[in-house]
Amino acid sequence: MKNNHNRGGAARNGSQGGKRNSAPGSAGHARGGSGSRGRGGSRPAAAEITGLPVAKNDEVTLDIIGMNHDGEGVGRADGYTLFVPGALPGEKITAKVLKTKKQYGYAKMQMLVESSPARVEAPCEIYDRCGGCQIQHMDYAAQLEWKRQQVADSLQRIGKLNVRPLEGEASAASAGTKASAKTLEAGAHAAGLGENVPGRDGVSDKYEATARTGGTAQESATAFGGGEGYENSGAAPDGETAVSGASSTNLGDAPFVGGTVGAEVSASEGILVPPTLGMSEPWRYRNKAQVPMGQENGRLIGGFYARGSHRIVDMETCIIQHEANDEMVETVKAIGRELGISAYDEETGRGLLRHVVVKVAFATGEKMVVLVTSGDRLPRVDDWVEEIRSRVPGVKSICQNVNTRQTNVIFGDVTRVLWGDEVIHDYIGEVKFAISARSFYQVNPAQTEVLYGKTLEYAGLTGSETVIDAYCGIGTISLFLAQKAKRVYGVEIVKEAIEDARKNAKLNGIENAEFEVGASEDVIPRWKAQGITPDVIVVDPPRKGCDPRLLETILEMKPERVVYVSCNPATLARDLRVLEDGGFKTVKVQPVDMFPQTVHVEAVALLLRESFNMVRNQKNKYPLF
Ligand SMILES: C[S@@+](CC[C@H](N)C(=O)[O-])C[C@H]1O[C@@H](n2cnc3c(N)ncnc32)[C@H](O)[C@@H]1O
Repeated sequence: MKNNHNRGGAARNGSQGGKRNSAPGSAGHARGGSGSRGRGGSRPAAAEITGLPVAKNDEVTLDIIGMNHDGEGVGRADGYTLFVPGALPGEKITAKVLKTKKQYGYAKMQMLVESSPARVEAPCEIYDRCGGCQIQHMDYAAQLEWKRQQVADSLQRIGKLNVRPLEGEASAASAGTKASAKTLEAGAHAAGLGENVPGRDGVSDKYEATARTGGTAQESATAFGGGEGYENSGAAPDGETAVSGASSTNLGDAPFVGGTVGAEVSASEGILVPPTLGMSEPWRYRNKAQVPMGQENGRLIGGFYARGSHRIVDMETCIIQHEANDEMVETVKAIGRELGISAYDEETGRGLLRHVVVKVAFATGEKMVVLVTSGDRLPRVDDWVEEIRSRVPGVKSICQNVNTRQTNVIFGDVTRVLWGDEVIHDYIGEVKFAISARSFYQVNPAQTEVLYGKTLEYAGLTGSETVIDAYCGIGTISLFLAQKAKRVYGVEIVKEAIEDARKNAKLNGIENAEFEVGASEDVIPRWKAQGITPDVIVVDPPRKGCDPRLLETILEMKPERVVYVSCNPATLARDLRVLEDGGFKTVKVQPVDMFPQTVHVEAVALLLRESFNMVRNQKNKYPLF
């Protein structure tokens, strides 16, 4: 899945064999100007056969002209694209070629010759080894700009859509990353669109529910940080208050938070892609940690998988996690040592404690500890409960999940409550959610509110609308929208998610939302046949985007609006093209930063049906086109 080259290593801080802000021309052993190859290396025959301008072990000097969606710098050596982890756009570096493919290769940064103003020292001590974050070495403002550019570039390059430049921007394609769309197209790096690109296969890697086996950025992310999704579902769901629940029924007045352009949108001038909505404090934002346990010299440890291996490295803190999660993990590890629990060894299949999963509800402060064990019996269970209760203030739920399978998947099928409640409660906006050990819940609650606020705003609800929420997960968006709609229909493929959605609707006394299990592309055509006519369709698909049958059904159903929430700009652009060809106009695409310090890009798009808007335009009510 994820690209093993996506590892900045020390080079991400520009410290690998080099120094920050080295004077231009101080490039040690690298020779030549931009993109030139060092003469020292003897060239393997393979390179000569394929006629590549560089070969493995060559040393090159590169101007970094962009950053790909794995966060790797993009350089050109005699027209050949090299991806360099840790290098930032605008930098000049020397690098050693590690691997060559027909259209592109990978190189390791040797020395930073000219540094980008966006370069910062990554604050995390284990950033080089962990890989859960990929762009900590980039200033946050630059991260946000880069994410916006990813969206704008995809819309233009893949969707062949016209993006209007922001004020002061020559053209959307030339801003931000500096690399032209053409450059970023090099190699197979058109994300998620059928090309076999490492880590970008169109499947929701962000939402995988596996413990992974170590060695990639995503693996570490799933160990301590990631793993969002319906645990073990396979088809797992995904997962500042600039706008919160703002609803605009008149798009002419729609607020554009942080945007530099006026409120009126003209499709003829292109799609508006406002600046990414980021966090004022882009750290400590995660509400869930899933930590693999191991043993080092007989001592219980827990942290992340070392790069390229299954070896667990002990970790005390993860600075994108809420402090409470760090504390809970440390406490549970200490208790485990005191009580003499053994860590599960995935090679031998021996040992008991596999993972410690902790969750904290930001709005209520409620906490949950889940001990994932390889066997049913937890020795000294009463001591476990007593110690956790006395040492984790605010703990509401202590659970054991039993996973007897030799698998990378974190959770097994059996979960039992050892003490307290089965769930903890949290709020997104006004909506209350019950979160169980295995249920999916968005991991960045502050930004979830921003994302859903935009979704609600774009849905433009007045209270009389029928809404379909496709790919609804546990119904978070559905319940958010139900507050302002006449009726909401949610559909989701994971059965447990729909059970949670129904429970959460009850919990909030929401009676105008109903949910069905199944594939959106199967269920929604059925709803159409039953006579359900939505005014608004919201889709929030996994990375691979919407099924073509669903897009076809949307075109046939002719809703006034489509709101498309996307975690993959490439598939978003592809699907918007289909909807545009079928009579919708994309008005705005708002990037929202759900995962600061990582390369994940989330965006929400508003599309309006052309004929609908022409009518409104005649009445001069909605000055959109
Ligand atoms: C990006 S998540 C969105 C979840 C939800 N909207 C939220 O914000 O929490 C995508 C969801 O689509 C579900 N899914 C995947 N394929 C599906 C399909 N063909 N039909 C319906 N749901 C699907 C996944 O299980 C997952 O819950």
